[in-house]
Amino acid sequence: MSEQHITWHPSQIGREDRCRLNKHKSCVLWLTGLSGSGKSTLAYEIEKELFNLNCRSYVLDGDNIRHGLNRNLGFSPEDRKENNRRIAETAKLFVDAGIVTVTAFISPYRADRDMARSIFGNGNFIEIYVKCSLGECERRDPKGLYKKAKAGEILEFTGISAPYEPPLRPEIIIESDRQPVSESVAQILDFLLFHNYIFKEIPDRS
Ligand SMILES: Nc1ncnc2c1ncn2[C@@H]1O[C@H](COP(=O)(O)OS(=O)(=O)O)[C@@H](OP(=O)(O)O)[C@H]1O
Ligand SMILES: Nc1ncnc2c1ncn2[C@@H]1O[C@H](COP(=O)(O)OP(=O)(O)O)[C@@H](O)[C@H]1O
Repeated sequence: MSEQHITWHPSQIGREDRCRLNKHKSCVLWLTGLSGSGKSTLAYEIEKELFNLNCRSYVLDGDNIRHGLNRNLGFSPEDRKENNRRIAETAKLFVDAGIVTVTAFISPYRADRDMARSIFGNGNFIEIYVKCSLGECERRDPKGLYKKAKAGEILEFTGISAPYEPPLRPEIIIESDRQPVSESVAQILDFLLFHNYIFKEIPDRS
């Protein structure tokens, strides 16, 4: 698709202006990991904790986005790439709007995650590897998908019949088969506090 007749319209309000108003910075927390590793569980816990700290946050979750924006995509490598690209572009809009954006997608391919990273400026993309052994994910099997995949009822299932490429240099590693949810959430919030994305004393706006 040619972009030669399309013009970018700049806003008079920049991301920095919105972050000043919010009294915290925006960024994307890009959770990646196997199905059942705990991405959704952690994403919604982080969102809740950030809300309680008076920070603006929002979760983009794989299952939910595939019900709407990406309903036309399947699980071939090409479709996963396009899925991850659209999510990254969507998250970029949220980050530009000043929101701490939490994405929860398997995003199994390193190249696709690197592509997502390249869409954001330096320091705005925080890759979080939700590390969990395949055995533990299969044991949890919260949606019964591993059982179906092993029975051949779901094709190209990550970890069973499709690959997962672990991150090489993620900003954060969560070992969800070794640490409780509360510890993982605290680890992520500590990272945001330490790097001055958020602050403990943000005033209540209500
Ligand atoms: N073939 C196959 N492989 C992996 N996952 C599958 C598949 N088919 C359906 N599902 C369900 O879809 C969820 C993964 O969607 P994502 O958008 O996160 O995947 S990806 O980033 O495009 O790889 C995934 O959600 P999570 O379990 O939350 O990870 C599954 O519920
Ligand atoms: N330490 C833990 N961290 C995250 N999830 C855990 C942990 N222990 C057990 N679980 C459970 O594992 C399941 C993970 O499912 P989910 O969050 O949907 O994963 P994903 O989004 O990666 O597919 C949930 O039922 C959650 O309660």
